[in-house]
Amino acid sequence: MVYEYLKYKFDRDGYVVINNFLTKKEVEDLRTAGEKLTVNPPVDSKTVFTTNQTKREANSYFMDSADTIGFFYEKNALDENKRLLVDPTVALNKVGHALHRLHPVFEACTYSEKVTNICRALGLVRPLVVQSMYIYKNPGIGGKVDEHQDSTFLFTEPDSLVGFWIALDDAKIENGCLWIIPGSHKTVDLQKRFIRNPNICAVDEPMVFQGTNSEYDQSLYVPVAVDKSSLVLLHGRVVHKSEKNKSQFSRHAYTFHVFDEGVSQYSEQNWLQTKVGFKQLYGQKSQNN
Ligand SMILES: O=C(O)CCC(=O)C(=O)O
Ligand SMILES: [Fe+2]
Repeated sequence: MVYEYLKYKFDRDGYVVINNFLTKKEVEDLRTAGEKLTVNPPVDSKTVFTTNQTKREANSYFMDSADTIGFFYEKNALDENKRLLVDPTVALNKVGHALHRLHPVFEACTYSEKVTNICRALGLVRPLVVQSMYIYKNPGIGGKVDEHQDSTFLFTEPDSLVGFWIALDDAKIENGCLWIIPGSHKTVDLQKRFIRNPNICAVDEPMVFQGTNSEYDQSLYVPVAVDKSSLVLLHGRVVHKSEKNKSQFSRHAYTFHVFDEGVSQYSEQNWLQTKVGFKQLYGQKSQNN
């Protein structure tokens, strides 16, 4: 794809698909690394991924995962005693959020020339990577992702968030591909923020949603069915979701988010805060930062 066209489409639709972004070997390396992560995850990791979760232990595990590799299970994968109800290879919902810093295979992909070229094509001045996730959405058990805007979780002022979503399997309607409302980054303001609770006494609720739940016209969604190795770029405000994987085919993906520190600031209120700093893809640190 011609890179000027890429920026044009991204600005117009709030997302853009780049087919064949990775080579077959690069996809295989990422997928193999993702599969290896399912072998013997640490025992303290048995927390089910849900952003409504209030349990203290799970909350701190989730918050700490900004700087670690955390393991999050599917809702139906564990019983109340945290015993696995399914095969470990299909039990995880996702792994995150510092794969790009702590795992060589994901680091190589994230800090690659291919990614740098995309950031330059989008005109990013000083892109920093804030988080990364391996998303499994395994057959039969992979849950749905409710509709949302990514800037809800990773707010910058002004909004400069870009999501990189790389398909490691063919992602089709049957196995829970992304659904996006084209142009919604322009027509919908940021509806909600997911932040650290300003009330620090609320120890059982260290993270809270601020804002309203919006009703979106469901007929505006388009399925973004892509082949494996495709990259989907997502604007921080574009509304998207994915359905449960009811098929027998897995739908693995590697995803990470960048923002442009050259033109914006990462909010200190965001749930995700790093203790070690975000690593840039390129660019000079400006005097103001
Ligand atoms: O993989 C999915 O189903 C959703 C991922 C997502 O929302 C994201 O990467 O921003
Ligand atoms: Fe998202």
